[in-house]
Amino acid sequence: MNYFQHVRSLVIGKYFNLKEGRKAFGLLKPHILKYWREHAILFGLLAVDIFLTIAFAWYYGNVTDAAIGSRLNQLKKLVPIGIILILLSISCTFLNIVVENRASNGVKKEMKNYLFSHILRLPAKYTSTHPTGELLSHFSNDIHSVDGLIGSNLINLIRLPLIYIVVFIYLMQINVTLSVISLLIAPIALISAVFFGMLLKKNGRQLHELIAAIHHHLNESFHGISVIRSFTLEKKQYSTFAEKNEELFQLETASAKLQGLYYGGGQFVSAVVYLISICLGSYYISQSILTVGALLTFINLVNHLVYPLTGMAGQWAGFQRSVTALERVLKVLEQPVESKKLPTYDPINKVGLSIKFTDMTFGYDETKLLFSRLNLEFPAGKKIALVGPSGAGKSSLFNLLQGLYQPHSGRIYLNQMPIEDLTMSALRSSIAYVAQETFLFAGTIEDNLMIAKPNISQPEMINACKKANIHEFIQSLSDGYQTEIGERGIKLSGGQKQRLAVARAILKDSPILLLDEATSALDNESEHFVKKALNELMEGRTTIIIAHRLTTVRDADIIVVLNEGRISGIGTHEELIRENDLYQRLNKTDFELKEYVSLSLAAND
Ligand SMILES: Nc1ncnc2c1ncn2[C@@H]1O[C@H](COP(=O)(O)OP(=O)(O)OP(=O)(O)O)[C@@H](O)[C@H]1O
Repeated sequence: MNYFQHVRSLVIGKYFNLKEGRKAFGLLKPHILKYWREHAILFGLLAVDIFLTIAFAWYYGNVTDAAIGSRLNQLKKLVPIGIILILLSISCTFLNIVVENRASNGVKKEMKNYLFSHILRLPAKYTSTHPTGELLSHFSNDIHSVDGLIGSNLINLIRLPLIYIVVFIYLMQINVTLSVISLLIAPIALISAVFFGMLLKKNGRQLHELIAAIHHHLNESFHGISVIRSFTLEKKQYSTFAEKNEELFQLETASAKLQGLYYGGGQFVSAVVYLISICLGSYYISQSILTVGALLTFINLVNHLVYPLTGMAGQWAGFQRSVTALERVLKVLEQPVESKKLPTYDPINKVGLSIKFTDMTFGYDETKLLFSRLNLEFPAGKKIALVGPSGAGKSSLFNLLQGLYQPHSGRIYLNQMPIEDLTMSALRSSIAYVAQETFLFAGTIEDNLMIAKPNISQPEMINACKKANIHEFIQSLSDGYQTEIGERGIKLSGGQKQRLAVARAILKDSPILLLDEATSALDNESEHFVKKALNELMEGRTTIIIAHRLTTVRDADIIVVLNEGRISGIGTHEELIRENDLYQRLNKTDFELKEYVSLSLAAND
């Protein structure tokens, strides 16, 4: 490859990379097709627009020539034509604005729905490693930047070259020399278009990445506002935000300068063509080669030879920006999803109750295994406790059982059925999970209970709350079940939130119950209530509890002692206390901790 070919392949490869454009269009195509009517109307309006461009130029020329030639009759005929042209133009503008908005907002709406549905089905591995702020920025920024590829901008990719060709043919009829001269601007406009596109593409990519980083920073700051306050991090958080914001401002200014330069350049080219046309045209009038009206028509139309070229550059730049934004969305959409359909509550296909792990090997990192050929079996209807030091793999077993992560090898069975053969709906409907930290949605208490499953009746809800020892508290509130609990249930105490979570699990009525024991964070009274609620919940289900304090699970049917992903012992409390060193140590620490807490409390009294 010679030097010229090398440079050409570099420029074409980098800045005319149609593969990226094709990929972006591939993603948008089904959504654009959904709004095909709007795009077809825009396409129809394009023909009217081209007609109006030529008609108005023709009209000005004819009116001028009729006036100069004192042809009153012709002028009288031209007045209604002018009115019709104006009315047509106004109607087109109105229709264009409405249809253009429907087309582009419709495509964006579809894209957002599609992306959200995709994210909801992504594996936990992806969502846990990608900041929420970044995911949010796909909706608030990236999808909003696809304008360059849809609606009028999409139609413009056809409209502008078409206007250019039609106008050029028409001008050739008026004066060949003037038309050929005006053609000379094409290379200048095209070269500047390429450079403009190049610079804006780079700038666009940086802009999208920076906006995502700002969203991430804001999201983290709002979620961690209490930590920020307690560690007096306000100034630090503010400075980081202000720095990023300044960077964004500088990038936007650079982008504005680029656009200013480009459009200024375009205006300069137009002015040159305009001046040449006027000077040469005036000379032709003096030589009786052109009429005044013909020159007016020419000057009116000559601009339509410049703006399609500069406009194409603008379209190209917009196209590039949209492609860079869509590239970011595509990265998410290319991630394989866990299920074809959005999972829903599936009461018919619920399966329980026995659980079996056979030869299961798993690690979050391919190179570092957490479980190696793990074998475990839990009979139906039993209360099983998982104990072990921090990092032993207790929560990871929950993650695997709920299908949030897949084992590298081996299998997990629910009632002899491998969980990979179950739909996500069946699997997740079979398991109720009460986490250590309860997540509640903003809304009323009732809203948060009703999500447990569809069609819950009022008596059913109240009954579950009674069993969860939270009904009396709810009744004591002035709005009862209609009480707004604030974002993440901020207006409720830890114990109240947990009892609501228990009521929600009772309502879900799943055969398997996973409890991440949370009572350690509660005071004695709350703990008593939560425990009573949990005992009610465990009735008739296979329950696995992650026990952070051994005292709470002494009565479990089976206790599994985990250590660094391996089973160190299985048995009842009495058996393990006799035979298992690790369990003895855990029990001792637990006892000492309990002693320490009660001594501290006594000292404080
Ligand atoms: N999402 C994750 N990505 C990568 N590694 C993880 C993830 N979750 C847990 N781990 C790692 O897996 C190991 C087991 O963690 P796991 O949370 O299962 O332990 P645990 O027994 O529940 O601990 P704890 O009692 O402290 O909650 C740890 O080394 C942890 O760092």
